[in-house]
Amino acid sequence: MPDSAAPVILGTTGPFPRSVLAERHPAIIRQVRDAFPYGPAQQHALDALLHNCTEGVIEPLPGDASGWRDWGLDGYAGRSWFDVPWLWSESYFYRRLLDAVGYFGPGPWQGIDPFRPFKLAELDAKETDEELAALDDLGSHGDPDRALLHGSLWGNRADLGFRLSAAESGEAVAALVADDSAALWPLLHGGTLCLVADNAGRELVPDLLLIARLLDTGRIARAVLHVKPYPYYVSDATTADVLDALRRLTTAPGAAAGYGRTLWSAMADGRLAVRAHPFSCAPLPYSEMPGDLRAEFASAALTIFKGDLNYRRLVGDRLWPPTTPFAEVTDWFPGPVAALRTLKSDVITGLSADTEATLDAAEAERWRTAGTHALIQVNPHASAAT
Ligand SMILES: O=P(O)(O)OC[C@H]1O[C@](O)(CO)[C@@H](O)[C@@H]1O
Repeated sequence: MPDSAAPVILGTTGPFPRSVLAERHPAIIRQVRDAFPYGPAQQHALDALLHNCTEGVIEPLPGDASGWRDWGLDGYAGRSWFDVPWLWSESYFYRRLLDAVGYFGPGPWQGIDPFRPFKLAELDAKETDEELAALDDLGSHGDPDRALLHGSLWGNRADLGFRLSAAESGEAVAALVADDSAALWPLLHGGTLCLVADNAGRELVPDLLLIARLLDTGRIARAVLHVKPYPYYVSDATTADVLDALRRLTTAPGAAAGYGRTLWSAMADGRLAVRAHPFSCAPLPYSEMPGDLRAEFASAALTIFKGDLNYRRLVGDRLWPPTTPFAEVTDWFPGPVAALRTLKSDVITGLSADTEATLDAAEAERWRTAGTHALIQVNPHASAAT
């Protein structure tokens, strides 16, 4: 981490965080309410949350909130949602939403994912069929490893939270603002890959395809897929979503089913493990992760963080000067680390001065949040110290 860290992004830091809290969250509440015949108690709780999240203050959580106490709840209670770290407020929103719909129970709605209809619609979409059909002639269009890496990277653009509230922005200008992929492949020579997943559906499918390919080709011996322990940021993948994606693959026609079988048998014999660590839904940067998770990442040949939120948590949700080296902001990480991310928030590191100037000249600040640009960043030398 650089000696003088950049300012932490708050809900009041610029128009983008503010719009997520003031507009996106209310839109998500409405979408969820429309997707289920929730009863009066849940409707009432959703109404209360709608009001609280825009005009109220952070409140204590019902039930056992000890985890959230450790994550700063007592210090933020009573403050406006806009005046605390944005990462914290957003994460707290999803915890509150799940409380409102009875996800944590007890009761009949316990464990019912309020985002499942959106995730399933995406998994069943014809675009998913088309993407899977493309596997049939993967070898005939250049390097299959590279194609699957890019599939996993650009799969991150399909983010439901992003699309539920923002009209899709015409033709995207697909471009990498940083590409360290040449440093990534040499790290994959038979060890364990940790992949910290982001979204379900059309992002998780290519993530799984990449893992299957790396296992099949022996580039890795084992993979650990980190998912969320509960529904989060609308489309984030849970264990149930992994199973849905796997079923989608095994029942697909053509080559896709072969990838599905690889993954199925790898799960069954332990070469592919799924983890749902509580810290995966923590409102904190990964630099504050607990020792067991740190040890797990330390023992991996490479840990890949997928997506925008995980990037924010990896480098710190701060307004870094864009040319701050990625290696510097991840120097505390306990092993080699990579980020595959499309840009959907203000946080950015590791750009060359030329790239930053070109992006600013062409698009002002829009390139940071529009989801039209992407990066592959690698720090092969992150600290081995635990
Ligand atoms: O699915 P991703 O790539 O993590 O993106 C989700 C992003 O959407 C937001 O919730 C709002 O933009 C960001 O906070 C977050 O970084």
